[in-house]
Amino acid sequence: MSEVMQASFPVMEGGIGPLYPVVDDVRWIARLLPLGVKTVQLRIKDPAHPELEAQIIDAIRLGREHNAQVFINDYWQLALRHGAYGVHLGQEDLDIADLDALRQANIRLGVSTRTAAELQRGLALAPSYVAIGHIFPTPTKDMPTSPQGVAQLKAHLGTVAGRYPTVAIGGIDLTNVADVWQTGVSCVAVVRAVTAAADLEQALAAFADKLVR
Ligand SMILES: Cc1ncc(COP(=O)(O)OP(=O)(O)O)c(N)n1
Ligand SMILES: Cc1nc(C(=O)O)sc1CCOP(=O)(O)O
Ligand SMILES: [Mg+2]
Repeated sequence: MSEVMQASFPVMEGGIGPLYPVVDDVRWIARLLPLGVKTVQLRIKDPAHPELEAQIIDAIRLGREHNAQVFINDYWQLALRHGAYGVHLGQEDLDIADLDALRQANIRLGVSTRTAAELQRGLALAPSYVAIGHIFPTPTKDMPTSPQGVAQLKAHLGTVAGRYPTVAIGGIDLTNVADVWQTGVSCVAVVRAVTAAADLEQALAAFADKLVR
């Protein structure tokens, strides 16, 4: 199917946010879901990770057990094979993924975007959500582009115009999340703000206090 005549990817029945932890080990998911986190992503960047498939299987199972929305980053074939709730794909991933197979399997799709052109490409896929990043500098991932900042995020949200849930990612923590949230973005995705928190429950509670509308 061409990218100009797309069927939509499924809507996320439970909504998306407001906090979306992105973690590199299923053990984080096992800790986060009992604490009430409803959307989470397993992002293991090493394709040779010895437990890759086992962790994906566990993450999907935990999502089912907790009625949570677990996205698998990058490994769309494993997500398909094991019936994942959702997959998250970046622009380079979209070049190679079998989007029709994902649609047929009713898997939710989240897409990353860094520029206006990438946003248009993402929206044309009628995804389950569209991510916009990176908002602030981050050491978590090497970025080919500069941080977009809150004003640019707001401009991108204008382009989306409420058609799809939106996710802001990159350098977001408790000190700057209020500025991000006031843009009207649907959800905030974080890595370090959760995985490097001294007290996980306290960090989740602090985000919950700030992410109210
Ligand atoms: C919610 C969310 N947004 C963006 C990304 C980045 O995806 P991608 O550009 O494919 O980069 P990698 O995460 O694969 O390194 C994401 N994972 N999640
Ligand atoms: C995985 C990822 N994707 C990004 C994007 O902009 O697409 S930024 C990012 C890492 C975000 O990590 P932290 O919350 O620790 O800054
Ligand atoms: Mg990717």
